[in-house]
Amino acid sequence: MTTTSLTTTTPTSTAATARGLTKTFESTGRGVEVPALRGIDLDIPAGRFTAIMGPSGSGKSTLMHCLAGLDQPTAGAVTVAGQRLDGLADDDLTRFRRDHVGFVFQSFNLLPMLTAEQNIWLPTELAGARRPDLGDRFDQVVDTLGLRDRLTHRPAELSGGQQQRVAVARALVSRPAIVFADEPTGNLDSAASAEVLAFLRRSVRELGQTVVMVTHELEAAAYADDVVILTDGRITARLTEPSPDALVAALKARAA
Ligand SMILES: Nc1ncnc2c1ncn2[C@@H]1O[C@H](COP(=O)(O)OP(=O)(O)OP(=O)(O)O)[C@@H](O)[C@H]1O
Repeated sequence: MTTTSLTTTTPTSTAATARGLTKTFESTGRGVEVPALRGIDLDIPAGRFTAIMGPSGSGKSTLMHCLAGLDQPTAGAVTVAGQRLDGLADDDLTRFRRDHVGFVFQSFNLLPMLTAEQNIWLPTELAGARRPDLGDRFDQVVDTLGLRDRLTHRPAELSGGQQQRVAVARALVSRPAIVFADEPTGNLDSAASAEVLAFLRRSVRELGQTVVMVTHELEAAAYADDVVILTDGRITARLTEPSPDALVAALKARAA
């Protein structure tokens, strides 16, 4: 099977869109419906760093899971890299995620017996042979993330921030159309958080990557180009390169 990878993006193109995205959960046993997303329309610009913020329970994770094809919406449509996800069978969706989407989780999810380099290559190798063009990409990603002298270390020999940088490199190496990061600094101290966020931003600036990050933290959102604020399953603000004051004001406004 041939795989296509999206390499070139312009700031004006769109990596993912949601239209009328609605997700309602059935609360177990009680027949009560929990509306998690209530008609979200959203464009994720390519080549930019987007943060999704909002209070606990506002629908951030649900939105990310629907955008990433990890969960099915109740209604509405998601398009990623030009592909409508709602028409895809499970196998096709799995392949699509593998080829076009990268993930970074709060808990790093590295395999302890593998070196940093082996961890970075693992998803690509599981997906098939190393693609010949990925050698250069690997070097570029490793250098952008400052991991060159850590490649032979196992996760236990790395700091939390370094482990998360390995996880970011693993997400980036196959040139995904979009990388979803779910609270990527949730398990890091503030110095390591700043380091990982700066490298995520570099991956956007220098490698043209598109990154969407769910976060609770104002400090983390300050690294993003665009910030989307969710309240009760709706988008209540969308800010471009907000100042810290503008961000705080928008978060307060949604609470009023
Ligand atoms: N599997 C599920 N079954 C039932 N309700 C769910 C399920 N997953 C999420 N919900 C509900 O949907 C709403 C949105 O949840 P979601 O996890 O998306 O919010 P969040 O903003 O990511 O929260 P947090 O910041 O606490 O992680 C909440 O009311 C939550 O209780």
